[in-house]
Amino acid sequence: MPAVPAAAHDAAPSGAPRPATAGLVDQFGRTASDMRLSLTDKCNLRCHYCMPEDGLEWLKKSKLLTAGEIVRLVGLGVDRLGVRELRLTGGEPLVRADLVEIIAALRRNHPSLPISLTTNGVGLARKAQALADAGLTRLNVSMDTLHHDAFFQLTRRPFLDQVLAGIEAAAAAGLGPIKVNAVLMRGVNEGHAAELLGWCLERGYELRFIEQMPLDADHGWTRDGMITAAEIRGLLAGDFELSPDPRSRDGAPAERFEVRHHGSGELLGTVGVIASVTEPFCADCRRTRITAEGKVMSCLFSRTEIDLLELLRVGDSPADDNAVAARWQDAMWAKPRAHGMGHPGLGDADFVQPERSMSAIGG
Ligand SMILES: Nc1nc2c(ncn2[C@@H]2O[C@H](COP(=O)(O)OP(=O)(O)OP(=O)(O)O)[C@@H](O)[C@H]2O)c(=O)[nH]1
Ligand SMILES: C[S@@+](CC[C@H](N)C(=O)[O-])C[C@H]1O[C@@H](n2cnc3c(N)ncnc32)[C@H](O)[C@@H]1O
Ligand code: SF4
Ligand code: SF4
Repeated sequence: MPAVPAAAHDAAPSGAPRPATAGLVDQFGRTASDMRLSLTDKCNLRCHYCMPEDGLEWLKKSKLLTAGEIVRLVGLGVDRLGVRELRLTGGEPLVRADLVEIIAALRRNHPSLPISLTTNGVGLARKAQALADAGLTRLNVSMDTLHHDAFFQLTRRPFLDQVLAGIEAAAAAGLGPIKVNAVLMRGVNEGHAAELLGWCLERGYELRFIEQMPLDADHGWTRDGMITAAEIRGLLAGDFELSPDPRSRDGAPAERFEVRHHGSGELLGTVGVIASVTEPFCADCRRTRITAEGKVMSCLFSRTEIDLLELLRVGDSPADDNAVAARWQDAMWAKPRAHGMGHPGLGDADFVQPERSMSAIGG
């Protein structure tokens, strides 16, 4: 088996041999049990913080993991490597024509595995019931604003009504608890934060604000330009009182807060803040990522990708399963401490943005 190439800037400690344990462990004492699998790099939106206006050069179909390969990798993860939950993402997973069949096959093999989906919601209204029937556990929908003009400015597409209908259909199909993801961009939608939270609270959805990360294909991100978690909490403070959610965070990206009106004891719901840049949560990271073309990325910001697909396509004897599992484990053993580096300084002078954008990695 080839050694895992350790890129210098990925800065995981080198030399220590991987212990012969069963799971996806790394050299900083973390164990990955949350598998994030990208189903496609394609998307029907062009969000500024992710995709360029003209889109990207999409992967050829022959380079994508097939449904059978996805089922095999998830099986390896769950049955041998300690994966306990699965997130399907992309690109936009709903554009994959065999999505319902993939979920149904995964559900047949893993009756109690939590399987969730992160989607932009376009076309979801038509598919929500089929996804639920196939065995999807729950889903998260990305929606940054309730305003048509700002939605168009952010996504370069006029599909807000479709997203709203999709969220409603998902809730009706029992795919809750529904979480709504929002990225705030200065001068576009930061003034809509409190309104969006009120809308979600009224409907029982959990809103999470995500700090913009340097993963846009246009490389337009700047540390000064992004809206920080502290600012986000400030934007909400006029309308709502936030207090820490007493439940354990349990390795989740989102720090949750209980939401009340000022001076009222009544709990309205919770809001999450995903502060990858200013309040990073890498020390308790439990995630392993597989890209749409079957490469392990041990970290969202990793510049090292380890190919599993080439092994999957060599043959399918039990010995190959051993080789695939070992290569996956080797890739995770080399996981950097934080943000693709040895320290959590996104935006620091030595931070090098990955070549690939969020959509191509699998957000
Ligand atoms: N820095 C960093 N950000 C992450 C990571 N995983 C998720 N995120 C961010 O969190 C956002 C929301 O992720 P989702 O796909 O909605 O899911 P989640 O928040 O991980 O999961 P649930 O709360 O369990 O639904 C992603 O788009 C990323 O911006 C991670 O490993 N590192
Ligand atoms: C890459 S998308 C993939 C799934 C689907 N297309 C969607 O938008 O939900 C997953 C999440 O990543 C978030 N995202 C994309 N680019 C980001 C960036 N540069 N910084 C922070 N979050 C980002 C999106 O808002 C979305 O919630
Ligand atoms: S964030 Fe999601 S919806 Fe927006 S361009 Fe990226 S992949 Fe597409
Ligand atoms: S940046 Fe990397 S190490 Fe940090 S939480 Fe995300 S995937 Fe984990």
